[in-house]
Amino acid sequence: MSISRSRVEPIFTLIPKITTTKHLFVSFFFKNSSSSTFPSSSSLVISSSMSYDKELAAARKAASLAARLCQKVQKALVQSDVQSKSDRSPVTVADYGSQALVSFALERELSSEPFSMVAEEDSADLRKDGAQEMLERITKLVNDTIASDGLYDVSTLSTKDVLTAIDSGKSKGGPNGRHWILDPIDGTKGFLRGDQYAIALALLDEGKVVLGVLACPNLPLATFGNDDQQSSNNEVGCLFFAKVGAGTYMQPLGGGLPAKVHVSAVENPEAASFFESYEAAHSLHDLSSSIAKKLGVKAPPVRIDSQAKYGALSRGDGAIYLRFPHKGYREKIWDHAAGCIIVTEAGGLATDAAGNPLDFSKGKYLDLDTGIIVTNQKLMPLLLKVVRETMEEIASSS
Ligand SMILES: Nc1ncnc2c1ncn2[C@@H]1O[C@H](COP(=O)(O)O)[C@@H](O)[C@H]1OP(=O)(O)O
Ligand SMILES: [Mg+2]
Ligand SMILES: [Mg+2]
Ligand SMILES: [Mg+2]
Repeated sequence: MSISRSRVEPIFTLIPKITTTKHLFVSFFFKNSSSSTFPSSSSLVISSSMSYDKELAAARKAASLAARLCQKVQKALVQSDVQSKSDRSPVTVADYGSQALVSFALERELSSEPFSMVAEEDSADLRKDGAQEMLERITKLVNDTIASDGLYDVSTLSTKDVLTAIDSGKSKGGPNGRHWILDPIDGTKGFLRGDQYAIALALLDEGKVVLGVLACPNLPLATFGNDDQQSSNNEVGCLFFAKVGAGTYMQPLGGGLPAKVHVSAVENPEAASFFESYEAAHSLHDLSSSIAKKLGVKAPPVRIDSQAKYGALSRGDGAIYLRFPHKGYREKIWDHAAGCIIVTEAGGLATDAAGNPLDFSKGKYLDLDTGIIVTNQKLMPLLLKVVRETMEEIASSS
């Protein structure tokens, strides 16, 4: 199996570009600077007593609803739809609208359960002077999406209801109890570019991720990058979902039957292809390249935004995902929780650079060694060895 640039480029060309946002993006909004499943034993203890069926159904509904709002906004984004956060990262009406909708749908579907959610956005900037127009736009988007869906018979939400829904994502998470983990738009920069993004939702129970859903509205349904699996299907929009001990499934976001997916079974690194961030500011591309070179990976990296990388990897489109953030950047749980269970339930592994499993029980940050490595079980030992060697070389040369 191999992959080449020409083979993967359709993933980007398939998606209409948004010329207005390109201008926006440049002007204002850059940041500062076939496998079996192996759930962990502790996960098995949880899954033997819990089915999480109701929670998974609610999560799929919530993420699909949020995806509908995001698609609508991405098609017609205007400058006033975007704000810059205190860290100068972009946030759009769709990030807020998606978070409000997920929170609304989960609380509605699971009204008998206590609700706790750790989510990326909060309403502080929307409560400031001058944000009223944006808040009204978000409220309209949320109400229109709920009405068009027809699932919920509710009276129109007020701006206050929307602020409250956004702020129900303020939980701190941790090792006890249940907490939803949400990134309402993962890959906002990709979203603004008209490229890949994901709505990423997971459930943490007693410190373990027990289910995850990834809605990837722009990801092609057909697998890409595999020479032997070309398809004429140009449709986009994938919903990945996984539950502990039950495998990973993908279905068309627009409706259709779910199919079980598996990570690539490739053992020879020369035949593997790897994913990395589109944004060089999010991951050290040079470091990934050195590692890939040492491994003998032949194909150039496939650069896509967001946790769509985890989804693509879970169905075998590529075999390795390397992420080495710049020094000082702290990874958040909402950027990896859903993707991680989607890959592990599809037979893959996700660890930090030292080979430790990712620990989502420490609050909003992931406490990890150097970077994140995702691959299948066969390639992981070699990959960890090469990562370690490369790190040692860098340390001894500096
Ligand atoms: N400086 C950074 N380094 C690494 N990741 C970042 C940085 N800034 C934002 N991110 C987050 O990385 C994720 C996208 O990574 P990528 O697409 O490169 O894999 C997003 O979750 C994005 O946040 P956000 O959810 O706000 O888009
Ligand atoms: Mg963000
Ligand atoms: Mg994110
Ligand atoms: Mg986000």
